[in-house]
Amino acid sequence: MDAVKKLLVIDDEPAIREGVRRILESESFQVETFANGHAALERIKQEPFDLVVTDLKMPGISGMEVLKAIKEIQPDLPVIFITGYSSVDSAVEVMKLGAVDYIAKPFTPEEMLSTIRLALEQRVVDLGDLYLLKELRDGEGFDRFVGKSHEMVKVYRRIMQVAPTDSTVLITGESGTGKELVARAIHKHSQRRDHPFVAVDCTSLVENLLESELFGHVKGSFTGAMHTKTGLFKVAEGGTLFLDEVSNLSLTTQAKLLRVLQEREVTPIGGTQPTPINIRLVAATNRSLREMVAEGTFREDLFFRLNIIPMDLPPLRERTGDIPLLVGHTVRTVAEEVGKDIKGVTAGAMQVLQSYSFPGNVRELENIIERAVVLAEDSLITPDDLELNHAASPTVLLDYTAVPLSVEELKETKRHLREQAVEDIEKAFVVNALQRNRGNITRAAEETGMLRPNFQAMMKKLGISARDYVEA
Ligand SMILES: Nc1ncnc2c1ncn2[C@@H]1O[C@H](COP(=O)(O)OP(=O)(O)OP(=O)(O)O)[C@@H](O)[C@H]1O
Repeated sequence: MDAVKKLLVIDDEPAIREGVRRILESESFQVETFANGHAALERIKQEPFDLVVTDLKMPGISGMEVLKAIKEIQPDLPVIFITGYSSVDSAVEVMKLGAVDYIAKPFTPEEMLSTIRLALEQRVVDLGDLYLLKELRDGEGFDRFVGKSHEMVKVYRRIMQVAPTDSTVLITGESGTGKELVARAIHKHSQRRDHPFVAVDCTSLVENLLESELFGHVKGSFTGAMHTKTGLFKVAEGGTLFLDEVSNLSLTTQAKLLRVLQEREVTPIGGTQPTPINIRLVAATNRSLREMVAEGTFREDLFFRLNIIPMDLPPLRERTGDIPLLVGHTVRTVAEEVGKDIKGVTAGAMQVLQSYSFPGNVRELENIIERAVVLAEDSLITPDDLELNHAASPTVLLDYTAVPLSVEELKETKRHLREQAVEDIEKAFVVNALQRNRGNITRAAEETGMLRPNFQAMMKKLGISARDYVEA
């Protein structure tokens, strides 16, 4: 349970002071009241409080001066002003100076309590670091992330900073670095948390299908449109829409997406009536959109609209300090799932893992460990169980690739290598999900957090058949 919040109330009128005390104590806050600012400031110097409610106009030291002094003594302490109607304008002025809110007299107990609850919540946001520190001290990471490296702590802080805002976030990072995890964490820590989180993989559908998935269509608008379909922009209403791999959107779809984001309204394919949308957009890409803008394959105006708050996720090989935690966590989880008594990995195996480049990042680490747990004959995973000798590291891939002679060839080679790497990991991902769910596509899609049509499209693209994984 949360610790009892300590509130301090300053008002020169005894009736208001005691009224506020009664309201706050009814909600189990711990309250101390003061008739003037001097005495209150002396008290704040002695020990920290969670929130101050002060009258703005008082004889002697004013509420404004109290606020200034508090900024010196305990800068993070939220201050709420009580004001008369006539001084609402000046209350707005003092908010600009750093008060978190104000309550105009006369007020109801509900008004007072909701203002205080909001201010206390805002404090959690402002002091995101404290929340984080607690999570990091008590666990292996933050939220569903494992890792305490400096690089990841920077990511966690950013999540806490951006979550409460409605700004569009663009997450960049190699495949398997946790982009979707970040998007989910942003949603979970936002005011939209009780509304849907909808993830769309822009790689997995052909252009027309993707547009009808995103924007919806009306019955009969194209061959095969048997029913009217609600687009995902509407499905996500009130919540967060996560567009994964936006780099894969065609220029036509990019133009349509831009229009939706500019107008904040969506018109289904074949429809005439636009409807307003209320979503927070989070996009992700493992390609540099800046480079694509330079190449002319991504619209610059859309890039600027998406890149409001950029977040870059570090590849695993740049934070090798997190590998032992991730390995330990994954071994425990998988061993429990498959019912094997595996205690961990040998020192030799850990050394192999720490010097491996992980082109598929955390997802690849999870796959390697999962396979090793299944293969291990002992209670510790050995280097052999990891089967990393034959893994295609980027250097190996390069050995098989002719060195490009022109910048055009370089672009083409890079595209090819990227596609190759993504396809391998996508195959492992789909096969794994189907194996775990004995060929049941609906369950596999659900478990991986994908929409069924997206999952099915990915299977089709990779030439994978669910029948191969149905148990005889
Ligand atoms: N820091 C982390 N701690 C624990 N698990 C992680 C971490 N980062 C990623 N994962 C796990 O790795 C897998 C891949 O993560 P995720 O799908 O978020 O990556 P991604 O960057 O979106 O990948 P892609 O670009 O291929 O879509 C998931 O199973 C996720 O839970």
